[in-house]
Amino acid sequence: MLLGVNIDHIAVLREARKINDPNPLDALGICKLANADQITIHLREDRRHIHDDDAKKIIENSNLPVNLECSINDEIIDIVCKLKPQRATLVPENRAEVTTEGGLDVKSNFEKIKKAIKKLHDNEIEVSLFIDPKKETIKLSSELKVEWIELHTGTFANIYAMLHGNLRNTHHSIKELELPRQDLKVMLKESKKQIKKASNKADQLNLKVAAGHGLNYQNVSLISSIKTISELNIGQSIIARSVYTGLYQAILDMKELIK
Ligand SMILES: CC(=O)[C@@H](O)[C@H](O)COP(=O)(O)O
Ligand SMILES: NCC(=O)COP(=O)(O)O
Repeated sequence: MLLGVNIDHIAVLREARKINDPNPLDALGICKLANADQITIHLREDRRHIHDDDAKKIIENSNLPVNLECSINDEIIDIVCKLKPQRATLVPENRAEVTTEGGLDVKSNFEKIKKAIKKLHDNEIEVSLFIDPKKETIKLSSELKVEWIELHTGTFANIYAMLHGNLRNTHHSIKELELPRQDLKVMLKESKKQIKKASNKADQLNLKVAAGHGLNYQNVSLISSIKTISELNIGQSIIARSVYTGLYQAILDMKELIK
């Protein structure tokens, strides 16, 4: 199983102070030494963490392939075409969200996504679509002739955290998931089943399958055991753990769990 380490969250810490420390660029060598397979970053429209010059320096200096997540906004796609990462992952963006809340609405944005894919392919950038695990969206992704899809695992992760973690006892408890444990157990099983089904469908259609969002040291094995998923992109939990163990060890620990 390949691991893309999302280093945005280092920039989140830097932006909290509006200074130049910690610098996500410093993570590149450590990710490589710890056998990460890819660097993932997300150039958000509001530049709330990674900025354009971070993305430029990371792409210029990374020995590992860079997967640049971005919205389908024309201006952002033009920037990505100039930056030339190995892969661009198209994601939905909503300015008001705390983090990405779901997959791309491929059906409603079909023509706009098609145009973005053409521009990226013309610049020799592989394309991935960050989508919900739904059959119809997988089919549309295949029609768009992208190389990859990345299945959004955020819903699965939220259910897992409400069932097995202490999230419901904190001020970040997810109100709509404040349900009896038995219901959450059923929902978790269903969510994993949906991800597996979507991944198998995509594999049949010759799409390479990645997954990510909210994956952590507790929930990851349920997803990494799905045979047709070949890559996981993980950020928040790895950077959170690195506060205590260091980034090198945090990546090694994750690699060990998903091997
Ligand atoms: C699309 C995605 O899942 C990642 O970009 C992840 O969300 C990064 O965290 P932020 O939502 O804080 O950008
Ligand atoms: N595309 C998912 C990603 O890059 C990492 O998401 P998260 O682990 O930070 O939730």
